[in-house]
Amino acid sequence: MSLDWLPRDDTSKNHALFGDEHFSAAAPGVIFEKRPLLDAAGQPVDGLYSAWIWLNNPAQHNAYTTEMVKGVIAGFQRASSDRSVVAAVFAARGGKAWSSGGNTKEYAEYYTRRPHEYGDYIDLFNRMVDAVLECRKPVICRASGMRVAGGQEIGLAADLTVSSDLALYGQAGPRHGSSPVGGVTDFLPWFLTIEDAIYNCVSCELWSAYKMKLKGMISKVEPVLKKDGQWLRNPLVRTDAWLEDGEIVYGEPIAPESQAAARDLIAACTLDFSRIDGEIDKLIWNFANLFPNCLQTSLDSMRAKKRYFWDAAKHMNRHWLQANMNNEAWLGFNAFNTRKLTGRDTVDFIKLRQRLAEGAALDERLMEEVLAQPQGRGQG
Ligand SMILES: CC(C)(COP(=O)(O)OP(=O)(O)OC[C@H]1O[C@@H](n2cnc3c(N)ncnc32)[C@H](O)[C@@H]1OP(=O)(O)O)[C@@H](O)C(=O)NCCC(=O)NCCSC(=O)C1=CCCCC1=O
Repeated sequence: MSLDWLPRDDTSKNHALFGDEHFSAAAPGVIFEKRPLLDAAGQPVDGLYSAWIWLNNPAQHNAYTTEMVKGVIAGFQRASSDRSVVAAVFAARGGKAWSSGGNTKEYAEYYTRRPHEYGDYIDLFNRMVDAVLECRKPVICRASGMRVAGGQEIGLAADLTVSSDLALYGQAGPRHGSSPVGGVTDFLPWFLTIEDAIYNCVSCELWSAYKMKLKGMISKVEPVLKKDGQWLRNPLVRTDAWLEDGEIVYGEPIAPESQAAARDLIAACTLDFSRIDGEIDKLIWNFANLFPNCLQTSLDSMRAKKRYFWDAAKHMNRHWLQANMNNEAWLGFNAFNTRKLTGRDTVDFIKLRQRLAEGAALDERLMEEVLAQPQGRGQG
């Protein structure tokens, strides 16, 4: 029996929340791009796409400005609601950094001493992390360079990471005046052992892509350097041996005395991201050959574990981050932001601890005592 008599509306609806107002081709900005889905032979498939959300601020290591945060939210919402999109790729322009997180210039010059304003910013930041975790498409982070501080927070929100072998991973907040409670303290213990997670989080050491692959934090590492048409693995990192003198050396930095020559070698190479892009194309083609809802339910069920701690803590952490803009962030981000004037990128931590041990108030006088002065400025 025909059901033609049932009233139906077959016009297509648009579920995107935003237009193009949060995207911009000019840096600093976020670019939204749709690329045709490629089959196993590299041929475009009709009517299906991947959505690429690009951080575009390479001059500042792709640190995100407030406007860029809005662009990321808009990008993932669009990728999520566009029925022709198979997967989303979180990418960044330039080869040095994928992202070094919150914009320290904006933080120092605008948000410190304006905690209420920073609270509003963190509401946006939290939505950015949620936009990745709530995207109804698989999300691949294309880590084309270092993923540090808030960059690591938003990168870890992605489902999978395909990495350049030049990339480094770690935190900067505890050195520069923040705490990585924008996702890292919630996500990292799922990826690493708790011992490694704690050490990587608080030491502010940057670990190589090879080391992070070995520890299970990322899916793929591919070389991006080419010399005379040949691929070259990152010469700053040990990939030639597994063990030396009973220690695992694979993925560790080469000896300090060899680093200058390795940097010169890198400078003589060209960058080619085709291997990481090839791996991303393969992943997306695999996703395309799965039932979309079975795939998404599997992802959302696993994301729920990441979200368990994130959702429990994100609102409370917002209030601590806001209050901290009158506290250590005021000291630390101003120290980093004025490092070219003073020659020093952190406060004098020992002086700070000594003064706090004496019960000093956290006021402008203490700030003056622990912050390096502009070079050439006389004392008193
Ligand atoms: C370790 C670094 C990431 C990289 O060091 P290096 O490779 O030596 O590069 P630099 O010379 O330092 O940087 C190159 C230029 O980029 C500018 N830059 C780098 N990072 C930022 C940034 N985050 N914001 C703005 N500008 C940045 C740098 O000034 C250089 O430009 P210039 O014109 O001066 O040549 C190192 O760069 C570093 O430690 N960066 C700061 C990392 C950081 O502190 N990020 C913020 C942490 S807090 C955060 O992200 C949070 C997010 C939300 C939740 C709460 C929170 O705290």
